[in-house]
Amino acid sequence: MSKNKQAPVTKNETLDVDVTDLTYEGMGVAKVDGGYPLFIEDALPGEQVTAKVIKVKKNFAFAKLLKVNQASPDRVAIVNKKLTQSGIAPLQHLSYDKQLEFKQHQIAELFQKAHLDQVQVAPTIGMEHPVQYRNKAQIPVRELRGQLETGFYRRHSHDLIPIEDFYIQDPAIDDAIVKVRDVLREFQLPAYNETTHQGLIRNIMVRYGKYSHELMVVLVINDKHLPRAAEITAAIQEKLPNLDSLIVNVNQSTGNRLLGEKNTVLAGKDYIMDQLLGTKFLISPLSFYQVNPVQTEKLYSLAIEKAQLTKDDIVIDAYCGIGTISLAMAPQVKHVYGVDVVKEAIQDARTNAKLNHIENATFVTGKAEDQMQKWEVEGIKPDVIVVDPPRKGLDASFIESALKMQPERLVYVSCNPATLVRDAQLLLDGGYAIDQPVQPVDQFPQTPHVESVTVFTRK
Ligand SMILES: C[S@@+](CC[C@H](N)C(=O)[O-])C[C@H]1O[C@@H](n2cnc3c(N)ncnc32)[C@H](O)[C@@H]1O
Repeated sequence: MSKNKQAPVTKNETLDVDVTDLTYEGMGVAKVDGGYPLFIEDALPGEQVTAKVIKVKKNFAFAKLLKVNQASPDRVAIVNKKLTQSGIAPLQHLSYDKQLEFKQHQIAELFQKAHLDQVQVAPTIGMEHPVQYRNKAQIPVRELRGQLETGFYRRHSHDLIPIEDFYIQDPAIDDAIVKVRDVLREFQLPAYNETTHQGLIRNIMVRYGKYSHELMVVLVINDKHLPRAAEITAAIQEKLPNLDSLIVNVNQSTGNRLLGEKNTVLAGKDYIMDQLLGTKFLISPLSFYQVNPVQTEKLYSLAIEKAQLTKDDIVIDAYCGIGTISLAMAPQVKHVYGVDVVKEAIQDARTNAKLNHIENATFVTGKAEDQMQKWEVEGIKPDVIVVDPPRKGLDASFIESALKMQPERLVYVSCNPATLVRDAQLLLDGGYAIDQPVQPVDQFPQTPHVESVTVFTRK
């Protein structure tokens, strides 16, 4: 790197470089001037490329791929460049086998960097058909060239790229979005404008039950009411005769929040049904539900197997959502306690317990870290704790309570290896061991996202 600490590249400069690495976001990395990293979208390790510098920072720069001069043997033909530009499928140019390897190595590398080299990581469990897997879409609606458009934002921006085939979503969802978009155009409803906070339609959310084939459409609007609601409902129903739930969600916030709190049903039910591992689930618009049902069944089966449950076990399922893991475990144990911060998710979890005739599950609304302290004070002694937190991982106070409760096993389902490794350090220091390899399961093919299951055993 140059001694005066100035960036060794300038904006708009064109360079021929060797790509040596891939970032966690799936960008190629080339080192310039002895170490200064250049991040290049769509470039792969082992490639020689020509790239144009587009953004320069003191310690790194971003460059645009102009030409691949020597391609990696792992490069495959892309489906549509918009899918890379939008971040919908930023790994579409990497063969699926290598995507799976990349995810395994990502976790292993993070454990190594944390000096936890003893932790093994198993090969990633992939999908047979790693496309069209998502059961949910949240699609921004904006005005482009005078008409209402649906698509996805260009990465690191809020510029909408019109897209009809989203490649990783169930085709039934893509079809619903186009049909709803056409109705919104027909009624000349104004798209939301983030800058002026004017306009009406912000997003379209669609959920589709893989097994039930039930379809939910949520129109997210920047007003208290949808004008001409009855006519719009009839028009959408005509185009989508199999629609089970049509909902208006009011979101008048000025920020990036995708959904508001208030839902009004325009037609059908205020939920859809689906199932996982034979257990039925009712899913409300505001509740979390895993987006890749095929891989979720593999993930949950693994979590259950690794928990080594017995009939006398007490289980805590923290971050339980609508109770998917809790209810899959309940038939094998004495009692399951679930906690989630979203009130609607806990209501769904209670309904789901009834629907599946499960009586040994208790669900509580609250922050997992607070509820753990309450359960600890109440004297609940779990044999197994399952955690499936959001990307930010576990709160330190959660780990403290978990350690005090001394479960035999803690099964950690993680969607972010960085926070998994951070939390693992505390659990290992607290008297737990990772005796079996961390198991990655590919929940998000064509993207760099990594999901995994790790078992911590009391020493
Ligand atoms: C990755 S999801 C897992 C949900 C569920 N286990 C499943 O597989 O469907 C994470 C869940 O954590 C919940 N959550 C986020 N922060 C939380 C907190 N501090 N305490 C409890 N739940 C929280 C979210 O509402 C969401 O349902």
